[in-house]
Amino acid sequence: MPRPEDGWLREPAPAKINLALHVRGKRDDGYHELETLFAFCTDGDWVSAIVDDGISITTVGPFAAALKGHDNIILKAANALREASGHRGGARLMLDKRLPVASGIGGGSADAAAALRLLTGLWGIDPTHASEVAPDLGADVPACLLSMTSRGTGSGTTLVEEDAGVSGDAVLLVNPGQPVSTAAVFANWDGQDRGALDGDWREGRNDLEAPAIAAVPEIGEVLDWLRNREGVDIARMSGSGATCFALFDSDAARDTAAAAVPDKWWHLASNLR
Ligand SMILES: C[C@](O)(CO)[C@H](O)COP(=O)(O)OP(=O)(O)OC[C@H]1O[C@@H](n2ccc(N)nc2=O)[C@H](O)[C@@H]1O
Ligand SMILES: Nc1ncnc2c1ncn2[C@@H]1O[C@H](COP(=O)(O)OP(=O)(O)OP(=O)(O)O)[C@@H](O)[C@H]1O
Repeated sequence: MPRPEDGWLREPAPAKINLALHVRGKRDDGYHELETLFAFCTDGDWVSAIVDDGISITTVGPFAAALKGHDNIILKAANALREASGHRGGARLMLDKRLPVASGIGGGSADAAAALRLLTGLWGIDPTHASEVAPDLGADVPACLLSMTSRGTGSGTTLVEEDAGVSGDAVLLVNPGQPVSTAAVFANWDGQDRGALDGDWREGRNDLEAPAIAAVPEIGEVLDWLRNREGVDIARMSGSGATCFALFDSDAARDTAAAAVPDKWWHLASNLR
């Protein structure tokens, strides 16, 4: 494993959840207008880097195999940052992939954002370059760059920090183990604008729940299971799924629920930042 004494820097890539996600309409460019409240967990992937001549990546961890044969978004992020900043050096990167891939908790976006923060420090470049390249890497990347509770509008890339009153809350993430394509879920949204995200976010919705459940019915089972746990405040799907989250009234209630998650489902017991 990379060690600081050997010159490696290490950066967390916190899991993202959408406390609420309202889809307001489809734009001419194919993207959708959203209103969402982003929150972040205290756990996620980890990205490490050390100065090198070129740019390269090695992936380890429980979900490393799921990325085999795919271009890692971290390389795209590193190349975009080098190009935007005019920096000439490179980096050897390492990703510890702990979050399931294509699961609605922004894994790839969080990794790209962590790489941008890490390389900004490693290369000693102006941090504005990271903000400049983030939106083109993915709609969730600017929010992940911030990794603070925030309201997203537009395609999700216009951000304002907001205290949602959930910092420190106990959270349990549960995923039924089927990857979900974000583009496919948006494509199956029914086109009905169900209204703005204002007032208490708990009264809001995730408008992508219905199209995601249509593709992966087991998401409905995960939500029912979470809602029936002791001490649950709210349970909802995150992003385009299939991961669902529940907030609990105590860490102990979350831990009891976590211990009972069926083996066939992935889970992560965490807290909100
Ligand atoms: C569902 C969310 O995770 C909620 O935070 C995001 O909106 C999606 O973020 P992301 O995975 O970073 O999305 P991108 O990689 O930019 O886009 C993947 C695909 O999702 C669809 N997409 C994404 C964002 C958006 N506002 N409208 C869309 O229609 C587009 O078909 C796009 O091709
Ligand atoms: N480092 C990475 N981690 C995860 N996926 C990656 C990575 N690099 C490239 N990808 C590709 O990106 C796709 C989307 O994966 P990701 O985990 O970001 O989706 P997601 O969790 O649904 O994100 P979001 O919540 O932002 O929609 C995957 O199909 C995967 O092949």
